[in-house]
Formats: sequence, C-alpha cells, structure tokens
Amino acid sequence: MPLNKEIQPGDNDELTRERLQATFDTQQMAAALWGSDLARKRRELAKKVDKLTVLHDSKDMSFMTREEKLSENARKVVQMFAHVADIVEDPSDDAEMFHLSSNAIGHEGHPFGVHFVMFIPALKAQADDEQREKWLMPALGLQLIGTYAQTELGHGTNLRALETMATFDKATDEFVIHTPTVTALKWWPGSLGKSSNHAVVSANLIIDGKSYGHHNFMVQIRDENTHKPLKGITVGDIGPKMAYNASDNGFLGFDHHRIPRRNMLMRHAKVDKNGVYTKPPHAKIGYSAMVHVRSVMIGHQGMFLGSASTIAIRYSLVRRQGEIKEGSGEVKILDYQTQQHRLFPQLARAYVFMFAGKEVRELYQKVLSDMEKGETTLLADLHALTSGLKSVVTHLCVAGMEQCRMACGGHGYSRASGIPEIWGVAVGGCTYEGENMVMLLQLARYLMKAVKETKKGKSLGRLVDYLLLPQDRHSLIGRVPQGEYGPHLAAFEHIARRQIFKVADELTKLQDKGMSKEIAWQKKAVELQRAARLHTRFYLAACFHRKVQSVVDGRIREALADLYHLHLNYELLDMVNYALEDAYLKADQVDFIREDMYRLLETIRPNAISLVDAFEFSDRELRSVLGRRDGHVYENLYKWAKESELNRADVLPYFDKYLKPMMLAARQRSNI
Ligand SMILES: CCCCCCCCCCCCC/C=C/C(=O)SCCNC(=O)CCNC(=O)[C@H](O)C(C)(C)COP(=O)(O)OP(=O)(O)OC[C@H]1O[C@@H](n2cnc3c(N)ncnc32)[C@H](O)[C@@H]1OP(=O)(O)O
Ligand SMILES: Cc1cc2nc3c(=O)[nH]c(=O)nc-3n(C[C@H](O)[C@H](O)[C@H](O)COP(=O)(O)OP(=O)(O)OC[C@H]3O[C@@H](n4cnc5c(N)ncnc54)[C@H](O)[C@@H]3O)c2cc1C
Repeated sequence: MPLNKEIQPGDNDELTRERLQATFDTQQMAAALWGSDLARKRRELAKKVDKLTVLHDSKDMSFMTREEKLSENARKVVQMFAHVADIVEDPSDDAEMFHLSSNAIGHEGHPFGVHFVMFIPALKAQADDEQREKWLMPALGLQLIGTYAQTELGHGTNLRALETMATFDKATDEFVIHTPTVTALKWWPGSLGKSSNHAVVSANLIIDGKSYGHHNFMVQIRDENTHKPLKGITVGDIGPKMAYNASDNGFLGFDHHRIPRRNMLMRHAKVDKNGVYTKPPHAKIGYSAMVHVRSVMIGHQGMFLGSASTIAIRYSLVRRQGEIKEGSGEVKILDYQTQQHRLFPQLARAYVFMFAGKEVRELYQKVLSDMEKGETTLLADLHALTSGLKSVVTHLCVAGMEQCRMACGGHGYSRASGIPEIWGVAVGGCTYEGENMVMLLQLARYLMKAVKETKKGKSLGRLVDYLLLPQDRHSLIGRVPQGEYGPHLAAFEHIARRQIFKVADELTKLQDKGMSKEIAWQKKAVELQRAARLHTRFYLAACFHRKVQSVVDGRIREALADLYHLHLNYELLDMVNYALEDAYLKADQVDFIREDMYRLLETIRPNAISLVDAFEFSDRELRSVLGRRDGHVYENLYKWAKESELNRADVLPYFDKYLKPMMLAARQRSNI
C-alpha cells in the first residue's frame, strides 16, 4: 500500500520532494500522536470548518484591537456552538471540542475559555447532585457563562492567605461574600472582565467567627439579561497582557453581597442550616479544578511546541540562505547542522509532551472516578505528577519555541510567523495553575516523603519505586553494542535518584545540626526543585520509551525511535553536569553521546517534514504564513504585510501633525 505523504496539487516543489523521502505514513504517525480515533476526528472536523465560512477569521487577529478581538471570538464561538452538532461526533468529548476551538478560534481566548476548562470541571467535581442539576446542566447548555475566581490581587500562590470572606448568616440562611481590602480583589480570572455572568469564587468560610479555610461558592455576578453587574459587585477587565488578549481576564470585588447557603459547593465539604460544618474526605479535594487544568495543559503545551516546530521546520525547508560548498548554490537552512540541532530536539519534545499528556489524562480520569466514590488515595500521586509535569513541560516548551522563533530569523519575529502569539499563550502556562517553581517544590515534598518510605523498604507507588533500586557506579553508555539505549534511560534514572537522595541527606544533616525543618528546606530549596525537575525529566524519557515499545507498525516505530534516541542524547547532554559530578559518565562517554546525537540529526533530516506533517495541523489552525503547508511563503508574506492597518493610506495623520512641522522648522532654522 502506498504511504500517505500529504502531497497536494499546487504545493511548492521543494516541499513535495521533501515529503517524498518520508520512510513512514504520516496518517499512521498522526494516529500514534493523537490516537487513531482523535486523529480521524481532527481531520474530518478541519475539513468541515474549512467549508463553514462563518467560522473563519474575518481578518488576521494581529491587525485587530482588543475590543475587535473579543467581539470576533465571541462571534466565532457562538457560531461554533450553533454548528457543533454538524462538525464534531461527540460534543461532550473535551479533546474533540478543543480541536474544533483550535481550528475555528485559535488560542487567543474566547468568552467560554475558563467556562469549559475550570468552571464546569469545578462543578462536576465539587457540586452535589442537586447543585449539578441547578448549575451544571445550564452551564453545559450554554444558558450561563462561568469563570473560576480564586486568585486575588495580593495572593495567587499562597491560597491560605486569600482574603475574600464568606460569612455564614444563620438568621437568613445566607453567606455574605465580602472583599475586605484592595488586595482581596479577585484578579486574573479568564473571561471575568466582560463576558461571564457566574463565577465559582474561592472565599474563606467563616461560621460563628471561626474560619474554616477557603471553599468554593457559586456567585452570580451579572444580570442575565442586561449583563450589568449585580448590586454589591464591582467587576472589570485587568488590561492588556503579553498575549492571550482576546481573553478578558478580570477583577472582581464584593460589598457584603448575599448568596443562599446552598451556593457553597457541597459535594464534599458541607454547611447545614444550623451552621454545622462537615469536613471533606481530603483537605485538598476543593483544588480539583486546578488539577484538571494541570492535567490537560501537558498535551496542549506539547501541541503548542508542535505548532512552533511545524512552522520552523517547514520554513527551514523553503528558506535558502548561504552555501555549504562554495559555488554549489544556496542551501535550505535545514541542511545546516546547527539548524537541525536547534529544531529536531524541540520536535522530539513536542512528541513526548503529547504522549505524557495522554498518560496523565488517563490517571486524572481514574482519580476523578475514584473521587466520585469518596476514594482519594491517588490524589497525592496525581498532584505530584501534574505539578512536576506542568512546570517542566511549560518551561521546556517556551524555551523550545524560542529556538523555533530564532530559527526563522527575522521573519520569526514577525507576527506573520504565528510563533509570537502561541509563545505568549504557552509562556502564561509557566505562571497560571501554580507558578512553576512553587509546583516543583510541591513535587519535591512528595519526593522527600518517598525517600523516607524507601528507607523503611517501602515505596509510595509506581511513580517513585525506582528509588528503591540500588545505584550503579558507572554508566554503560558506549560500553554495550551500538544501538542499545537502555543505558541512556538508566542514566536519567541514576541522575534523578542521586539528586533526590543527595538533597534528602542534606536536609537530614541540617536538621541533625538543630536547624528547623522549614529553614533547612529554605537552605536547600534550589536543590529540591532540581530534584523535582530531574525526576520529571526521567518520567518523560520513560514515557517516550513506553510509547515507542507500544507501536506495532515497524516503520512508525523506527521513525519514532530515532526521535526518542535523539531526545535521550540531547536531554542527557543538557543535564550532563549531574552525571559528571559522581563520575557516573566519563568524558569519552559524553563524546559518544554527542556523536550519536549528530548522527541522529542526519538520520531524522529526510523525515523532518513528514514528522511535522504528522501533527496534521490545518493551515487555519496554525495561523502562520511561514508554516503554510504548501510552502508558498514569500508571496503570502507580502500579501499579509499589505493588510497592515498602517497601509490603509500612504500618508498617516501623525506625519502632518508632528514630523512635517518639525522638519519644516528645522529647514527654516538652517536657512537663517
Ligand atoms: C488550560 C489548558 C490550555 C488550553 C490552551 C489555551 C491556553 C490558555 C488557557 C488559559 C487558562 C488559564 C486558566 C488558569 C486558571 C488559574 O490559574 S486558576 C488559579 C490557579 N492557582 C494555583 O494554581 C495556586 C497554586 N497554589 C496551590 O496550588 C497551593 O496553594 C499550594 C502551593 C499547592 C499549597 O497549598 P496549601 O493549601 O497552602 O497547602 P498546604 O496547606 O501547605 O498543604 C500542602 C499539602 O497539600 C498537598 N496538596 C496541595 N495541593 C494538592 C492537590 N491539588 N491535590 C492533592 N494534594 C495537594 C501537598 O502535596 C501537601 O501535602 P503534604 O506534603 O502531604 O503535606
Ligand atoms: C494567563 C493567566 C490566566 C489566569 N487565569 C486565572 C483564572 O482563570 N482564575 C484564577 O483564579 N487565577 C488565574 N490566574 C492567576 C494565576 O493562577 C496566578 O497568577 C498564579 O497561580 C501565580 O500566583 P501569583 O500571581 O500570586 O504569583 P506569586 O506567588 O506572587 O509569584 C511570584 C514569585 O514568587 C515566587 N514564590 C511565591 N511563593 C513561593 C513559595 N512558597 N516558594 C518559593 N517561591 C515562591 C514564585 O515562584 C514567583 O517567582 C491566571 C494567570 C495568568 C497569567
């Protein structure tokens, strides 16, 4: 059977020649990346969106004001829901809906951004049956627009310091929601500024003067018809951001605003009409909406890096600049070893982040169904895993995307490349859902607990059972037959385990000297977050290994294995200092890793375009002139530039207003 190679009439010949070299079928690779069912659904929905002009951008968003962006994406999201039944197979499938929104709307935000990603998950996990009936059904039916209002102007990370109050008034059976200071204003919630009319609000539960910590409450903030803020509520937009500017992230304040007692989300924690409080089965069960987003972010970030890699690799196969051999003509920039070294490791990361995203979603679903039954044993594992992955993946993603941008030279800096916007959205992920450093320290806590267990000969679970294994003194990299990569993965494991035990020992020593646990933690915090990073990077490498092993088709497995081996080499070199510290690796082994990496860059080169084609991003979804599937970059860059709002007239008013009078005056002065 012929291999699918994504060749279409009218394609740039250079790209067609590249595509013909592929050693695998791109549709089969897409199935490996997305899962065969989702890959098929993506392909079909992209075709349908192409035909539905009401879902198309009315002009490039780069040339719009914020208000135009908000209005444009509100228009498209409404059209998207109006046509949803004709486009997707299952509107309750988050993954399918995400891809529809990615094609039709893009990533700059829309009024239902947080509604689907946090508001609904919070209701699903924390509202009791009666409350689900009251709010979840209308929310799913688009009768209301919700947001998740937790962060305040003064505090985002330290949730114990949130100031918003929910004081129970027994006499009226109500909570009084109040913002006592300016720092207590809710700040940042997506779609809050101008779009939402309901919010899940985190506030300190106070009963008879006693605080029970923050809990989640359903608060209607705007009138459903006039959309005006309700009495006692102040709400607005927090202003422009680095990116994501079609989202109206907002502020929100309450002046003794009253809500019924039953507006506290009461699936787990409860308050009865007498003010009697019932504790939830797990203290952090109210954090489930955050864990949900952290779990979906991993795959989405992989997709962002995949988009940037697609743009940069396709462009690098169209762009010619300079000669390798004098007189033999200008080469495609992807033929430079430095360009391959810049881009292929990012492509490999995009692949593994997508694989890890799938694994973590499966664990999330398991924990969610356990929680339904009041079972919370795996919650700590999920929290640790998502905290580490969220931090490492977002960090490596934005570093990788920046390489992609620079690899496109000047045109990468133009918004026409599409990279600045996806970079801006992705970099937000380093901050939202838990600032990265803070989340790494959460994982470090879990790892330190795991060390204590291993010292008793026990394991905390699958994620950390490698801590029970003995340390090898020397790596076997380069000492076993060429083509065996077991020792590479073992090196990730060794490095992670060593750093985890090293910092655990250092903490113990400081405490043995009389230092308090908290101060010792501070003295070792940088080392602790390093341990968390190394553990997560080992998890990612092992996840890549699992994926390659699971692929049945030989050609796909071989092409994936090349990326996996590149990933092992590149990442090991990136953290080689840890392996040199205890002489686990010797200098000749580091050279071996480097040489093997350079060999793999050459091996991957002929498959490069098909490895990015396999993401199957439609041009509409990619929103990039440089990354166009057909490769016709230059004529379209020119067309795009002509759309610039500055080109609406040859002479703009500021010339007559400022520059002309200044030059006239200067000329007059020089004539005197
Ligand atoms: C969205 C997908 C992308 C789509 C693409 C489009 C892109 C754009 C989309 C943009 C959408 C963005 C939406 C963003 C929303 C938000 O940002 S919402 C706000 C998020 N806020 C945070 O994440 C705050 C971070 N802070 C915390 O999570 C916590 O404060 C803390 C740092 C974890 C500490 O909490 P605290 O209550 O103070 O903890 P302690 O009392 O110290 O207890 C610590 C113990 O609790 C355990 N723990 C903590 N969290 C959890 C949890 N979630 N689950 C289980 N256990 C948890 C922790 O492990 C400690 O345990 P022990 O060690 O055993 O004590
Ligand atoms: C695009 C975007 C969308 C968002 N959407 C929402 C939303 O829908 N709803 C919502 O409620 N919030 C939202 N947020 C807010 C977001 O969740 C917070 O900004 C985030 O949790 C970080 O909190 P912070 O801003 O208080 O940072 P800070 O905690 O003030 O962080 C500043 C610095 O202090 C360090 N730091 C803080 N605490 C510690 C510690 N314990 N140990 C070591 N270092 C520490 C951090 O590492 C960081 O370097 C959004 C934010 C962004 C950027």
